[in-house]
Amino acid sequence: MTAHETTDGDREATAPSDGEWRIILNPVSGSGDHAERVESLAAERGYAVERTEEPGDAVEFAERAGREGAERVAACGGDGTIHNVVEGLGRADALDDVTFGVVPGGTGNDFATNVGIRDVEHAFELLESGDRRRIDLGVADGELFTNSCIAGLTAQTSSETSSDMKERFGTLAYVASGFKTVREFDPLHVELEVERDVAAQSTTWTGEALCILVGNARGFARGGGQANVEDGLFEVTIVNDMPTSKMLTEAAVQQFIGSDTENVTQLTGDELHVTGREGEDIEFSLDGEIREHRDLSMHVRPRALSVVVGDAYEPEPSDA
Ligand SMILES: Nc1ncnc2c1ncn2[C@@H]1O[C@H](COP(=O)(O)OP(=O)(O)OP(=O)(O)O)[C@@H](O)[C@H]1O
Repeated sequence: MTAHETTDGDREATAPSDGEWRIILNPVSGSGDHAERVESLAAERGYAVERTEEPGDAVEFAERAGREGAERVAACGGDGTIHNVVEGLGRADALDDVTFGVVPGGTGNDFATNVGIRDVEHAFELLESGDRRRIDLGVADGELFTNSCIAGLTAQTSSETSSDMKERFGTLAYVASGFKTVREFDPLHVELEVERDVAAQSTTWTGEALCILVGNARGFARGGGQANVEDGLFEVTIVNDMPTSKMLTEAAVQQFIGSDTENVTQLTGDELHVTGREGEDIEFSLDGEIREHRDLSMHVRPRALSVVVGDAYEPEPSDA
């Protein structure tokens, strides 16, 4: 545990005393114009920067940093870069020993926003003196994720989502862009079991879904935004398959995801199994990285990673 970190929910203001930061930098994420600024801010502070050169580098660099015993590792890029760095730290079995920082350099920067980090300069301030919180991580078929795991419509189209759409609609961008192509979309035929260990409850949902949205740091209900990422639970939103006429506009998307309707099922749980019913692979988006699985099991790793957060981060976001 770092000098800064708390487990009882309180924030502490003392400066971290562990080693210097190692920043794993994706120079091509977002608009690709952040790399030099980040390198110069890092140089002023004596931080090390490793630039990725190709997909896969961020996982490799983070795994190496973990194995070398680095105590402070930051990811600079978008959600995919954060995903890859956390995955690499996990592979090195270093999650318990590292403080993780985020320098936003992506398009949507959902995770950075969810932990209260506004921009590059803000991120550097926080690396020095920001609060640390232990947050939950998700695990999907052995792969770690920070923000969300999405199956269905949104996963299928997220790689096609334009930057403009992401900037305008934020967390709803995936869904909004998906709805544009909905006529060609084949609904998911799935069985989904959500378990909630605390109350020994298990709910099984079977049917045709337009998409299944599993949020760790990111919520999908009530218009999206930061979820409770310290409660050991996923927020699960299932959007039923429904006639296209019902979901043509962006306003409709907001309405469907933003409130409980007959077309939306909201559940919470710490374990979840998605099974395709037609023997076909289902596409999943893990923090924006696309994967295919026939069946997928997910579970929460509670309070698995110490993360630098900004003041806007809420340990217990209100449900309002
Ligand atoms: N140097 C590189 N060249 C090409 N691809 C890279 C490089 N470094 C990382 N990647 C790939 O970039 C992807 C991550 O992009 P990331 O999600 O961080 O940015 P983004 O899509 O612009 O932002 P956001 O997810 O916030 O919208 C990963 O799939 C990763 O493998």
